[in-house]
Amino acid sequence: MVRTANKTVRFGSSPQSLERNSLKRQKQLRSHIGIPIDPVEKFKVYVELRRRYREEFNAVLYQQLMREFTSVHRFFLECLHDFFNGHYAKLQQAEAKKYRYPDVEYFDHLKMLDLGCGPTAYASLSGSQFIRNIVMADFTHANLIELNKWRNDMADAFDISFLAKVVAALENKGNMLDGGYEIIRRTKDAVSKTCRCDVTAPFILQESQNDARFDVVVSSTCLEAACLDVPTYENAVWKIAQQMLKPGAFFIQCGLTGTTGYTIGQTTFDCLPLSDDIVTKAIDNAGLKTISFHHLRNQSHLYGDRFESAFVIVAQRVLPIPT
Ligand SMILES: C[S@@+](CC[C@H](N)C(=O)[O-])C[C@H]1O[C@@H](n2cnc3c(N)ncnc32)[C@H](O)[C@@H]1O
Repeated sequence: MVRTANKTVRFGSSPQSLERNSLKRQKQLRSHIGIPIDPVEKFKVYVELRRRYREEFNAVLYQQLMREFTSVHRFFLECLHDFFNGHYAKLQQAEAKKYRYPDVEYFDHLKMLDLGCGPTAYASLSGSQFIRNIVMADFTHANLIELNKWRNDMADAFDISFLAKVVAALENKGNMLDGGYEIIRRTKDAVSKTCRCDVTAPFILQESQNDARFDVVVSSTCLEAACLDVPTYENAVWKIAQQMLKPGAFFIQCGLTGTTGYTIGQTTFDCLPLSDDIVTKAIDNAGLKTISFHHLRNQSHLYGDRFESAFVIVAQRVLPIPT
């Protein structure tokens, strides 16, 4: 139990009390946005949040939830496709030329991280067109188990062909179904490992991965779920820049603004309600340069008031990271 100036927050164990306390915690944290939170209270909030992800995040039900957000995922996939086939392809082809490398071999050197990937590799479907070494990282073991089922072609693995078809259309594959399966195969071949990460820990990637640096780090709807207050969110973006981006590398965040949480089955997970200002300030503070920032405004007839907009921001490490 934690006592604050005028409230008592109990980290209860019954689902009902967890739900009630989750709402209380969310209100408390929202009222703290921008102002430092009492360190003891903040510590307990994050211990509880991580426990909930470990014990209550249902990887199988989450995959079903993904089907409800098709237009959001379509938007994320379009932005990722445009980035990789536009800005990124041109830049890498120019680099390959500079070093007199054939494009195909040059692309073999590139490495991508899908940070907080959840139980699917959907955010890597486009990147796998260019990047053949992809690390998938998530906080929960349950998600990594689902991913490994998928990598090993197991019969009960989640089928992401409904999302791969979107990418097949963007890549002008003649037959969407076959094209989708080809893209899934390409992505499975590119995934070199799955590992644990924690964006709230001092080092985001575990153990031997600590010194790993990437050409692209992509993260989809993870940071607003893992960081419930602005200073923690800013710190996570700074650590991504500092620990994981090679000079010249890109950070792509796909996210939602104005969302307070999401529900899987009977369980609601709190989120930090991001805004454009919060996102761009975190990017600036991390010493990254914004390359593009795209939005899909929520049409309330589709998603009610669950979020304000979906966004994809692409930022590049061009300057030394501030210490
Ligand atoms: C809303 S899901 C997004 C999953 C996936 N990226 C997607 O777009 O569908 C949030 C993800 O953040 C992960 N997560 C929660 N806390 C985390 C933490 N401290 N560090 C890294 N990932 C975390 C969860 O395990 C979950 O997979």
